[in-house]
Amino acid sequence: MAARINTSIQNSLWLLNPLQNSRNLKATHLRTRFKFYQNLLSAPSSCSSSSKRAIFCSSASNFNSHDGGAATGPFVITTPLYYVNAAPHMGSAYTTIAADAIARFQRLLGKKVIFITGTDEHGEKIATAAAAQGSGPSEHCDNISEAYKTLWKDLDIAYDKFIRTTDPKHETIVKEFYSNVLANGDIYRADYEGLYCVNCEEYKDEKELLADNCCPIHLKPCASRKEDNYFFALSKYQRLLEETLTQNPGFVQPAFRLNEVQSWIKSGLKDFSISRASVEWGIPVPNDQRQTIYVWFDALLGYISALSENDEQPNLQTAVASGWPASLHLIGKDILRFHAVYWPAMLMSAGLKLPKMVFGHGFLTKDGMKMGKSLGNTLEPNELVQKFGSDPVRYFFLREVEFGSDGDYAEDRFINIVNAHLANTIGNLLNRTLGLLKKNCQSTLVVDSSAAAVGNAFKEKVEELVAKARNHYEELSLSSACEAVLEIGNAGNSYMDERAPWSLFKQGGASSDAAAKDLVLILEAMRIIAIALSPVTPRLSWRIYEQLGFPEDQFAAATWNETKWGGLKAGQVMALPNPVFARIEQAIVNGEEEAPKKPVKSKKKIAQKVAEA
Ligand SMILES: Nc1ncnc2c1ncn2[C@@H]1O[C@H](COP(=O)(O)OP(=O)(O)OP(=O)(O)O)[C@@H](O)[C@H]1O
Repeated sequence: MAARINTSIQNSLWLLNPLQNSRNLKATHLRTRFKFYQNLLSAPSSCSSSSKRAIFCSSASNFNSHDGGAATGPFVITTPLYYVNAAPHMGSAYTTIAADAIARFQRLLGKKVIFITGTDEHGEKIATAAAAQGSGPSEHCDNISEAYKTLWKDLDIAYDKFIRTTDPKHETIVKEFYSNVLANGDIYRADYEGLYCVNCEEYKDEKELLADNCCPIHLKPCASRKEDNYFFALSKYQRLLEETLTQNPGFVQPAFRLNEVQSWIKSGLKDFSISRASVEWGIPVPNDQRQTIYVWFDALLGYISALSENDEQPNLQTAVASGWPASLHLIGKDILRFHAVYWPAMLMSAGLKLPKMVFGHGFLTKDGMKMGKSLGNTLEPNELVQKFGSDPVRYFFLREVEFGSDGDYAEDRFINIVNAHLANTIGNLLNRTLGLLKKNCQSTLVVDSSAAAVGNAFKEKVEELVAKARNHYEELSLSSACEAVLEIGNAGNSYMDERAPWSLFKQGGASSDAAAKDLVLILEAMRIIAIALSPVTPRLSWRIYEQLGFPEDQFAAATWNETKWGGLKAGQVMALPNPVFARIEQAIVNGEEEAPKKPVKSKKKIAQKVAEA
């Protein structure tokens, strides 16, 4: 059954908006409108002014200008607003961890960052899920939304705004936006008949369904539905969207997803229904209390309503002025169409700027299927964090799954990677260096790290790798960024093994002096690793910094500038060696042994030990 709009009801369009019939725009009108959008969506000042047709800058460098954000406004990054039909799972955590790492990196660059996350709380699926639990939708949303906040705390997610779509300020902004789109002649009323996937909250094209009209994502049959709804005139924006993507190919990332988006648009955009007559749990359509606003039309606006401050009278204009457009929407590829097609068209209709980039990452899979709440094949992030701690979880998924591609989880692999990289390459190197320093130099640096590095190729290697890491972070290649930082650890281990300072110390005299310098070089590399890996492993990074004798406020205030060689000074006293990262032992994982106590001693104890030494 093909989705069908009863165009005879088009007449109602004139009732809603007598100024124009929005569905029959002439090409000349479109051209005029395109010019209008070009002015509206003026390029930020960091873009080349020679490119008159640019609506926005389009590559990752788009939001990586080096002006501290002054010229381009804050760096606004968003995760999807997660649907509260069930508790969060590792898939939801994956996007949020990635967003947090990117946000932390941008903060290190000195930018003002607004990191937005939240929950999408309206719609049929939520009402059904609440009823199944025997609770009302409101109570259900409170509980699940709280579960998200708790998980983000446990995973050290430092978000700035958490928006719930049941927040009254959000409702006000959605209604205002709806009214603007209506006033622009892009909303009309019609009958709709089609196949609906409740789990996607979306009418599906018959072509994209599996046998028995099953949704390819949720593997559940779509239901045939007929409704009298309000429609958004998406088809009107076909050409504008095509031109926008041609001129700004970096708008959709990774690059290979652009083709997918372009082919959806090319295959012909259909107007979509933006209200539901049968769903009570939603924001009422302005001037028609019998219908509620379609959950996607509502939820996408959360990226803007999140920006409005709590103490003000919420309105679209002030929310937009607080940071719109977003620099980066980070999403899973399942909701790319909503973000790269529907959302830009909605924004164009309302006369608002487009986000600078939409990045659709791959899926965490289980047996080749997308892990998801509806399928129930999820991995529990709470359990992983409890067993292993937040840094290993953050590191593993960002390091192991190439950002943009799909990835599977296996516990063996998790343990091997985390042990090899964080415990051995990084933790062990720090520990044995501090051990040698304690034994031979009373835990005190004999020389500045800049002086120790004169004429030494090791420093150049570290500088080269840290520059690489920065580029990878900027390009959102998070796995490669981790790899580059880990390479510094590998280089440090090789240097240590080549130089064998333990035997140089035994030789005494000049050899012993050289060995003391070698330790400074390695510790300086460790300091750089700590900063460069802090977007991914903030706790581990702080423990390293602490072992290097720095106070917490200095770590908290560190910027990417601190990855420059030369931070360690002669006379600085290091803490006593104490593993910063405990190896994960299989026996502990299996519950056969008691887990080791936390590896870090209190600062007071460390200071005491240093004094004793
Ligand atoms: N398996 C997954 N891998 C990676 N990201 C995921 C995964 N599942 C969910 N996400 C993240 O959550 C977003 C979808 O949020 P949603 O709340 O709809 O979760 P869901 O588990 O996919 O729900 P459902 O199974 O009901 O469709 C994705 O766009 C992505 O950002």
